[in-house]
Amino acid sequence: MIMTTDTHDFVIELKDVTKPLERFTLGPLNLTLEPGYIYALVGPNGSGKSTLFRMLMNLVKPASGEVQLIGHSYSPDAEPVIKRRIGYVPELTEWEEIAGTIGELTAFIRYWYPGWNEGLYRELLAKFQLDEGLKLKKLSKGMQRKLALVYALAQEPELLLLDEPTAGLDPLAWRDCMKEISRFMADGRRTVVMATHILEEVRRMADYVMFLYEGRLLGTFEKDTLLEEWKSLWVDRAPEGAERIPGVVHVERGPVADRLITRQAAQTESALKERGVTIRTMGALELDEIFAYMIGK
Ligand SMILES: Nc1ncnc2c1ncn2[C@@H]1O[C@H](COP(=O)(O)OP(=O)(O)OP(=O)(O)O)[C@@H](O)[C@H]1O
Repeated sequence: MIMTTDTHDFVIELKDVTKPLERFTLGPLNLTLEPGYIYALVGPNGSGKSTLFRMLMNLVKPASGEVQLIGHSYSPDAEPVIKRRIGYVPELTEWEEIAGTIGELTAFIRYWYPGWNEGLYRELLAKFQLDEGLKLKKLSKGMQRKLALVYALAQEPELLLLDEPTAGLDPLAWRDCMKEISRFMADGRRTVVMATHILEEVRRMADYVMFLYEGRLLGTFEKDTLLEEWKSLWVDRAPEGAERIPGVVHVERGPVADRLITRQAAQTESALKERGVTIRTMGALELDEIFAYMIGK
């Protein structure tokens, strides 16, 4: 029998997980995510984000390796236990294929989730201006996104897997969505993993950023540390061999001034000082720039 009151150190644990895809192999992925944080999964189109989510939901089987969620590997016994504790917003809901109304779909979903919070469901439905009488076939893309999030939240899961949850939402709905994800996190023990292309979302919400590039995870980075450590430095003239100064990942020499990109601002700063180089200005990098330098583009 599978207990639901177990304790586990990691909400998600992947060991050497691989899955051959069309253009590359996803993995080997090694990942341990502690509960209590928001993790943003960032990567270009086709880098494997949705496939990773689908693997976490056991909708795609890994070719090798081990996937554990909330302390369990998928087995026929464990699957319903795991699934009842995860809220999943897939990239595509495809509800336009289903005849029926929101209310009818809700009746089906509610049945599967013992933790279903009817009060929260009704509150969120009203907040997102969705009505139970609406026909699923008639829902816009944005309405489908909102409804998927309502369902995921009303299940009161401990882990939310959100695959581009706000793609196509209008600014007001986007703001409500951010608020609801923050509210979900309020008790401090829940976890969100969120794939997104919206950097503002990462900046506002994420505790950690995971970069995925052509199936490889470049790491799980604390967002604040990442933004503090990666800097752009302008100097009058970069010294010879500036490329080898601790932290420096890129040097651009210009006619008037040179620009250094560092992943360890403090170390680079003191190394430049030692060489008698004055830093004119130091600026932050955006997450997309950091990602581009990480992959060498
Ligand atoms: N089950 C599968 N078997 C083989 N290849 C697959 C499978 N599912 C997806 N792929 C391929 O894997 C690659 C990654 O797709 P995926 O949808 O995971 O990327 P993504 O990072 O979510 O992209 P986007 O940002 O565009 O949503 C694509 O080339 C896709 O065609």
